[in-house]
Amino acid sequence: MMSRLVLQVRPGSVAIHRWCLPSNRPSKLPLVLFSRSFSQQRSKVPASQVPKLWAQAQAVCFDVDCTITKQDALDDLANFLGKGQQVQDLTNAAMNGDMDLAEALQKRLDIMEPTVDKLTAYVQSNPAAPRLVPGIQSLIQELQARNVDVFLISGGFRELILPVADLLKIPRDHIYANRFVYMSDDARLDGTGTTESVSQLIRVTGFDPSQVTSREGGKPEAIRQIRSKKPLQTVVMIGDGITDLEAAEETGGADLFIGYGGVVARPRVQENADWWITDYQEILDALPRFKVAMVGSGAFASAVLQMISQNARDKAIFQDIVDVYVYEEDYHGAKLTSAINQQHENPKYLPGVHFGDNVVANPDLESTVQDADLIIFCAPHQFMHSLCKQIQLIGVKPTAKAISLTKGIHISPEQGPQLMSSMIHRMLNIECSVLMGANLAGEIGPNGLCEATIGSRVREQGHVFQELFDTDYFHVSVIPDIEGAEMAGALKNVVALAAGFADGCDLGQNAKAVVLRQGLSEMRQFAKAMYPNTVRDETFFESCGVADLIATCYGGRNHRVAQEFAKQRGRTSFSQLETDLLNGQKLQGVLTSEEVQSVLSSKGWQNQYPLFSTVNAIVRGRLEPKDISRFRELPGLSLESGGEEPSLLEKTIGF
Ligand SMILES: NC(=O)c1ccc[n+]([C@@H]2O[C@H](COP(=O)([O-])OP(=O)(O)OC[C@H]3O[C@@H](n4cnc5c(N)ncnc54)[C@H](O)[C@@H]3O)[C@@H](O)[C@H]2O)c1
Ligand SMILES: O=P(O)(O)OC[C@H](O)CO
Repeated sequence: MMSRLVLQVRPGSVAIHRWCLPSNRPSKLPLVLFSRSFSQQRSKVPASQVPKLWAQAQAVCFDVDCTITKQDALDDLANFLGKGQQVQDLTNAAMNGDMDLAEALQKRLDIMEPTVDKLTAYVQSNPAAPRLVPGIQSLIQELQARNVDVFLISGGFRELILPVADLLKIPRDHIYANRFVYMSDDARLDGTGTTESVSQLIRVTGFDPSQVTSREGGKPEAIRQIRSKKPLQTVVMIGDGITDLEAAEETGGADLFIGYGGVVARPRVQENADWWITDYQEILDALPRFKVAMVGSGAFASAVLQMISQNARDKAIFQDIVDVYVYEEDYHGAKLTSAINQQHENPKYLPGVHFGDNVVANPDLESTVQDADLIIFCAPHQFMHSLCKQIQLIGVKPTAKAISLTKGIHISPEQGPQLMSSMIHRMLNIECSVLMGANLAGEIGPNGLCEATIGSRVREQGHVFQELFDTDYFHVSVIPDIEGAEMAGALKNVVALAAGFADGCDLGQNAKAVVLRQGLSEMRQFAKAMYPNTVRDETFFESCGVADLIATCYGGRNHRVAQEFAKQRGRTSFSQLETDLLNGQKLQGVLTSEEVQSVLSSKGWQNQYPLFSTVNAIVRGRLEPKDISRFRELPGLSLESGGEEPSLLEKTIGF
């Protein structure tokens, strides 16, 4: 039966006037309700702290009516129903704090008593977009881009708010609002022969009193609930009414109240607001803009500057100028930095690929990094330790965030093997994410299709970097498995050497596929052995895993040089080939092979990683490139004796 499906609760209203303290106040109501009076000045946040709190907001809660939308939706609905004036007077009384909220709500519903079909007609004839106040959409987009959580806390009704929330991409579980209570006209529903539709026979009779927003103190209570789900250091409330101001009055409520008077300016709210605005542009302009700096200027660094320079210019979350530390060198009789700044491309490492003129090449590391909020590391991994040491002496902002695009492992006698992200974190004391993926530098650009994976322990940080890199031709996803992503990025360079040996020896596609499959398997095994608690299998199906392996083994420099090495039957050195073939670009795979092997030797794991160990034996000249096809014969292959001397790395690392 229809009447069973609808809630038949009619809430009694608790009539309490906050401003006149009754001597016979009901004991179950919290004392705090009666202990405040906005007739006195509330103790505001000191003016000097206001912009700071706004800049560091982790959550911003908006009232809806007259704050996000131009009208009060209930008033608007009343107009639609032909009962405008009576309802509006009650709304104003409640918003000015002159009437109890629950009482005002019930009285307004009593006047309107809308049926479901009228409600539906109202919502359908009032689309959300024209209802928005100027500037609100940009402000909310900017907050979301900064990973600030946006909530709606409204004394209005959920049914009327949902279209607005959807338009603003505010998740439905971020809405705290009232809910209608409906009642069916049983007599007419049960009768026979009625021509009325069901939606005409169900009407709103009240509101659900269990929603916090239906009662006094509901907005601070909503914020306390938000805080209980996620620790938030700074929460800001924005609104036009007394109930919004109240949200910043109670313990556990908002830390800052911004009064919005763009639609209705209520004197008491204006007087007591920490910050009073009538135009959202004012607080939009006051949002922090991240200063971006990059350390490194090789081929990949130059490729990603295309996306970074575009996003820095287009997105208000970033400052326009991107500073890039360039390891200075002569370029055709001039300085490379000057050439980059004149041509807006790196003519030595990635000629022909333009980035924006908002990129400034700088040979001075100190002035590049010292004021940066976001630091991108993209130097070959052999230089990273020394760069970090220099930056350690300079110092970076304690609030700076880093991301490493460098693929490789650092081995130190004191720390053992370390990923670049942990080295940066340890040396500079800042959180470091990684960006890894199938990203051959020369193919990245507006006409290409490319994906990358950001690994980030801190979700918000990962998303800010996603904003910096993501474009319509470079798709970035964020995962929490930073170690898995970074390990995959470093280790695939070793497998690419194996693939290059196979191709250089014309072993054929089947054999190459064997090498790739075994390589992927050892990559995952090694990553999990090193970081058993964090590395996830699924990471190897991301761009940073199998996709990067394929791209590098078919089109990368490691593959190309290893292929040439094999063609020359190992009668040359990798450093010679690097010089001959790469015009100053640096190989990562050979050194990574040495680094990985030092770990395998120290742990006695060589035989569990037959492909890695065979690659290393070829790199050291103990086996020939064609022996890559015999990796399964390990441990029968003699890897540990004969051939070249142990590497410097092997001699110096005291595992
Ligand atoms: N090139 C690619 O396609 C690609 C793609 C993804 C990731 N990566 C990774 O990005 C990282 C950087 O590679 P890249 O391709 O941008 O560089 P690169 O190999 O093209 O260029 C070498 C860079 O090293 C610099 N350099 C030389 N000597 C130096 C020194 N003593 N100190 C500091 N810097 C010095 C050079 O100025 C140059 O910028 C590597 O870890 C690489 O694996 C590269
Ligand atoms: O050219 P490589 O071999 O250094 O590899 C380039 C990138 O890592 C591919 O994603």
